[in-house]
Amino acid sequence: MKITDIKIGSISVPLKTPFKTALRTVNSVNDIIVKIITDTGHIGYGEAAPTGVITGDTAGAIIGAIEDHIRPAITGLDIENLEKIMLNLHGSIVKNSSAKAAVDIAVYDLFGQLHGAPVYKLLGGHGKEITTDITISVNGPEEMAEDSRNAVNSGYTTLKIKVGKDVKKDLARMKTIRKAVGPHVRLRIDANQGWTPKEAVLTLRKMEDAGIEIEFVEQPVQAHDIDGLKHVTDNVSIPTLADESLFSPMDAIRILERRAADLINIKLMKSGGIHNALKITSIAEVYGVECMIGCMLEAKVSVTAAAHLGAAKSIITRIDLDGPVLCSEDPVIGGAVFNESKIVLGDEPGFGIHDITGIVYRR
Ligand SMILES: C[C@H](N)C(=O)N[C@@H](CCC(=O)O)C(=O)O
Ligand SMILES: [Mg+2]
Repeated sequence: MKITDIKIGSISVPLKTPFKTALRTVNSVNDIIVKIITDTGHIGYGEAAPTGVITGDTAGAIIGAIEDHIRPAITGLDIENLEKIMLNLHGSIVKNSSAKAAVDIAVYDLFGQLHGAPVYKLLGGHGKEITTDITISVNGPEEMAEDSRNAVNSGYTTLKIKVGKDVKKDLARMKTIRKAVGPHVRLRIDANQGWTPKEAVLTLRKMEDAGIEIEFVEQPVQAHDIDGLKHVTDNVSIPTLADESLFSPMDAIRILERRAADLINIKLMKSGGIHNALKITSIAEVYGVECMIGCMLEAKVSVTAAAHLGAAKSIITRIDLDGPVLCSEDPVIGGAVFNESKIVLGDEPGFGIHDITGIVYRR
C-alpha cells in the first residue's frame, strides 16, 4: 500500500453559537482536509485546524507545508513502514504541527485499513466509548450560567468554563455558574493564558475560599511562562493543567521534570499527530501524570482520530473533544459517533471515515 498522492481541500462548518475564549472569538470551523491516496485505491483522511493564536498555523501555511515539504518527503513510501513515514514527515520541516497532524492522521487511517483494525485497537485498545465535557464560552456571568444549565440538561456532567477575559469578572462568573448547576456537576476552567501568575493565584484562592469546587485550571498564564505556571501550581490547591505550554514530547519532559503542572492536555494539532502524542503519553506514564485529550475548533475527522487515542490509553483520563458537537452541521460521512457527551468508536478499519461532503480539492 504505497502513497501515490496527497490531495488538499478545505471545509467550512458554521458553529451553533460563537466560540469565545480569552484568545479569540470564532463563528465557524474552517479547516484543511488532506486525502492520501495509495496505489491499492485505499484513501486516508486527515484534518488540520489553522489556530493561528495558539499554534501559529494559518490555512496558507498548512497548505504550503504539505505541498512544498511533506508531500515530496512521503510520496512513494509504503504504509507498512510507518516508522519511515513518521521519520520523513517529522524531518521534512520544523514546527507546522497542524500540517503534520493532518498527514499523520491520514497515515494512521491507512495503517488501520492495512491491518484491518480500528486505530484504537492498534494503539492499545483500552476501550471504545468515552465521555467528553462541553465548553462554555466566556461571556457575562448570567449568560454563562444559562449556557451551563442548558448543557447539563443535554446530559453533560462535566463543563469546561472559559475564563481569563477581564479577570475581575471571573470570580462572579464561577459563583453564578456553580449556583446555577448545583454541587454535582464537574467544573474545569480554562483561562487560555489570560492571567498573570499573581492574578491567577489571587483569583483561584478567592474561588477556593468561596467554596467553589473546581476540578482543575487549564493554562492560567502565558504559554512561554513555565516559571509562572509552576508558581500557580505551587500556590493553589486547585490542580493545574498545561495546554498551550506543551506541544511536543520535549515540552512534556521539561514541564513534568520541574513539576510545573499537575496535569497535561494533549492535542494532535500541537503534537503534530498521533506518533508524537504517543510519546507524550509514555512520558506522562513515567512521571505518573494523568492526561487530557483535547482539540482545537475541529470537525469530525481529526476529533475522531483524537477519540481513538483517548480510548486507547489509560493514562488519558479526561476528554475535551467537543469540536463536532459545537458544529451546526457534520460534513463527514463515517467516523466516531458524537452524541452530546457520548463518543462511540466504530469497528471499521482505520477511522472508518468514508467521505466528506462539500469539500473542494485544490488538485
Ligand atoms: C474546543 C475545545 N474544547 C477547546 O476549548 N480547545 C482549546 C481552544 C481551541 C481554539 O481556540 O480553537 C483550548 O484552549 O483548550
Ligand atoms: Mg485550553
